[in-house]
Amino acid sequence: MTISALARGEFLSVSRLQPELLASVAPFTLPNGTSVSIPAAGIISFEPPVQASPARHVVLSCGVHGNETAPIEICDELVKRVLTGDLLLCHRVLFLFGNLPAMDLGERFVEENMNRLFSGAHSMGPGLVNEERRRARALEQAVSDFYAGGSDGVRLHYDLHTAIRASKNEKFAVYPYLHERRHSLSQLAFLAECGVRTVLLSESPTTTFSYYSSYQHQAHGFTVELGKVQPFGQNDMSRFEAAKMALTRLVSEADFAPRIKPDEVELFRVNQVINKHQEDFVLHFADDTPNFTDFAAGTLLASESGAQYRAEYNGEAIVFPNARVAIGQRALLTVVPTQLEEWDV
Ligand SMILES: O=C(O)CCC(=O)N[C@@H](CCC(=O)O)C(=O)O
Ligand SMILES: [Zn+2]
Repeated sequence: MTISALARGEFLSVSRLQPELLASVAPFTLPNGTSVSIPAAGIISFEPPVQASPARHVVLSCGVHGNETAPIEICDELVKRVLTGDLLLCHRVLFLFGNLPAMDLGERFVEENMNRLFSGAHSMGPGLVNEERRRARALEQAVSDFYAGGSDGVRLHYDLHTAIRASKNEKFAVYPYLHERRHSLSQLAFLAECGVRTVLLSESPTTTFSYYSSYQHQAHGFTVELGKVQPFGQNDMSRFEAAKMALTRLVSEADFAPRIKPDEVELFRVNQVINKHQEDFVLHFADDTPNFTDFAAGTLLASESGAQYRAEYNGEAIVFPNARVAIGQRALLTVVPTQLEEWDV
């Protein structure tokens, strides 16, 4: 039963409805020679019989936040197409459907925001006490095993999300802090091909999934925000067509190499990471203020007992404001325009 459901491409629905059936599925090969491995529910990797050179080792994750449905629908469709033989890969791909229980609830998370639990944060403090912490560890392990199982080549990880608020720049990506590595122009070109022409350059380590792959595995890793959160089935999929097409070409075409000039993408650097320290943390702008709304220097953006947070520059813009996060977590980013001085091709 499991194998016939998989042959029909129903990996995500089996993962969500009968995850126990996947525990016993041994690696198998599709009629077109693609090897398939399912280490756990929601985790599936593919290896084509003939790999293009230079090789790409592509991780596509979605549903790290369970209510961010459009990326889940995109990845579900790609996995279906590979399993049914409709899409022939020429690069290895690992698909990760992050938080399956939160998807069932239609919630961002069940107990804890999984995208604050990577780079080992899952095992800090109280340790592996809930499903999200154990899942973050399993996802890290899946990424490690996938990259370790590949030959030389380029390691990629696009962690696909949608944002809670509307955004002046509908699609944007977070480029994790690179330490001494340089930003990649070809990666900005790929993001632009996905319709993502706004990129935030992070300037400090985080416990997000994309930072984990970027720092631990030297992958080109990104958090990619493709639009606004909607319930399953209510996304206007035409708004995701460019991203779906670019991702499809990335995994199935050897010579897919979008080009861009540095000035064709709008870059911001993160200026302030504002964490919530007190229960009375409040934002000083309306709940429906879109991401990338900018303020004059000195404007009060947020406050809590003992602290006020103000824009430091004219044109400083807000991203991901959320006063309802847990104590200690990020409640707001502010960003200012920037340019790349140096980059890798
Ligand atoms: O819209 C929001 O407030 C959150 C959308 C979201 O889930 N964003 C990611 C960004 C991760 C990063 O900074 O790389 C998150 O908050 O986890
Ligand atoms: Zn998200």
